[in-house]
Amino acid sequence: MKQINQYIDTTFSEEDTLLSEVVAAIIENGMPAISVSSSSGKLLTLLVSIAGAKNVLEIGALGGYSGICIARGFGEKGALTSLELEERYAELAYKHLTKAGYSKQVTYHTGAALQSLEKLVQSNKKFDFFFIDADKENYEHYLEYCIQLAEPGALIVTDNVLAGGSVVSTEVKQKRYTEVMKQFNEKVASHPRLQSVLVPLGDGMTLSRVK
Ligand SMILES: C[S@@+](CC[C@H](N)C(=O)[O-])C[C@H]1O[C@@H](n2cnc3c(N)ncnc32)[C@H](O)[C@@H]1O
Repeated sequence: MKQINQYIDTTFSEEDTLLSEVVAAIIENGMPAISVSSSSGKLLTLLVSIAGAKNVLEIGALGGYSGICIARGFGEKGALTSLELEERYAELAYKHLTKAGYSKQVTYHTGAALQSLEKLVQSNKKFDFFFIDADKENYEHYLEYCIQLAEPGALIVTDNVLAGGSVVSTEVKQKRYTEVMKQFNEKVASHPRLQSVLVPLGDGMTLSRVK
């Protein structure tokens, strides 16, 4: 998996000064280096663009890497709402989205995503694209909220669903969230409101279309 991802990343990713700056700033600020891979970011850009999505909800902003990739997909006519637990992470992400030219198209809600999601439901907000990339233990709840907030035909992309390959084999080092992710994948695969497939790019991304 690692070798294949390295091959894809080096073959298909161009030098990107701004995204490299985001990665460097995350390290400088002592934040975890857990942004999406360059190819996963590129897939996000492509998916938002192909879907023609204009109203995107992201759960887990970190330093704004995936936020920039998403915004590049909708360009000048779109909006990103991003939920992030840590105030200072959201501030750094906003700084980077501003540098990328999207300051007026992005809104951050800080605090626990579950509370922000409940508020979005209460205010009848709807979105046509979702990116779930935060605390794995809450993925099932995030998924149900996203379905409630979805326009018909919306796309939900969920990251880290392979948990470093540990969901596939016990010979791979098990992660804290391996079992959680196995259950999540089974739930997504058989969910009556979703049509889904898992793409083994980066740490694995599930693409789900809301019926
Ligand atoms: C994997 S990182 C997100 C990476 C980002 N999507 C990217 O690729 O650039 C996960 C993020 O989720 C945030 N997070 C963790 N628990 C959360 C929660 N309960 N509510 C909202 N955000 C949370 C973390 O602070 C962290 O910034």
